[in-house]
Amino acid sequence: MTELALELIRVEYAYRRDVALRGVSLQVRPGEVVAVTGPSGCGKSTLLHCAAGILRAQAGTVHLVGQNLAELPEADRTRLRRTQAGVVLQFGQLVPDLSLTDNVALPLLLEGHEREAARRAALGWLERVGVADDAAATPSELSGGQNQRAAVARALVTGPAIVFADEPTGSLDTHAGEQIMELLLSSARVGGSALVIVTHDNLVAAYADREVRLRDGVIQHEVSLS
Ligand SMILES: Nc1ncnc2c1ncn2[C@@H]1O[C@H](COP(=O)(O)OP(=O)(O)OP(=O)(O)O)[C@@H](O)[C@H]1O
Repeated sequence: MTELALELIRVEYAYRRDVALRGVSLQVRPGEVVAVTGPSGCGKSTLLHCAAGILRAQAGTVHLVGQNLAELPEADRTRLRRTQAGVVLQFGQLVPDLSLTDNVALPLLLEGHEREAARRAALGWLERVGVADDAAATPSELSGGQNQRAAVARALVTGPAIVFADEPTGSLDTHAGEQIMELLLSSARVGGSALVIVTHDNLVAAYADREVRLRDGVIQHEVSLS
């Protein structure tokens, strides 16, 4: 049986008194594109952050490429996240003082890749996402769309098993948003990465193989779209 890219089993999470997830179970197959939708405050971002290991599930289990996050020592968990999970957030979250090349090279450098090789790989990805001409610029010199393109490159440069995107088009106009979605999907497909996208946007959800709709911290229903 092929290993799942992601498996959540009865995951729970609360912020003090605010219960965000009340036992969420979800499986994502390799290469699958899943949209997580639902009203504001239903727990979408919390789900994504628990799945990506940014937040630690308070109950239940998260398996990333077959590995139980809670059972890994901190260093191994960090390494697994860095190599197997790419993350794209609403505003790029690039390092402000670094060029696009260095931003995209960073995950490879942190993994111990040699600097020139990391920069070459980063440039290759910047070309693929259409911002190679801006490789030497820093994020503040560029538009939101250009930054999101670089964020997509940074998420995919390690060849992760899964990419987590939280409202990746939320800060962009419709046209730039569509371009980023096309790019995320095609880039994930090239590398065989699964994709989990949190979105409010029905158009974005329409790109997915499956829609998982949350309500009040539980999965209300799932719809297969492919
Ligand atoms: N840092 C935090 N501190 C306290 N409560 C929080 C925090 N982050 C989220 N919450 C609460 O947890 C619940 C789920 O929030 P979450 O951001 O996961 O939902 P969401 O569906 O992503 O919302 P949105 O679509 O508005 O981004 C909400 O009730 C929210 O108020």
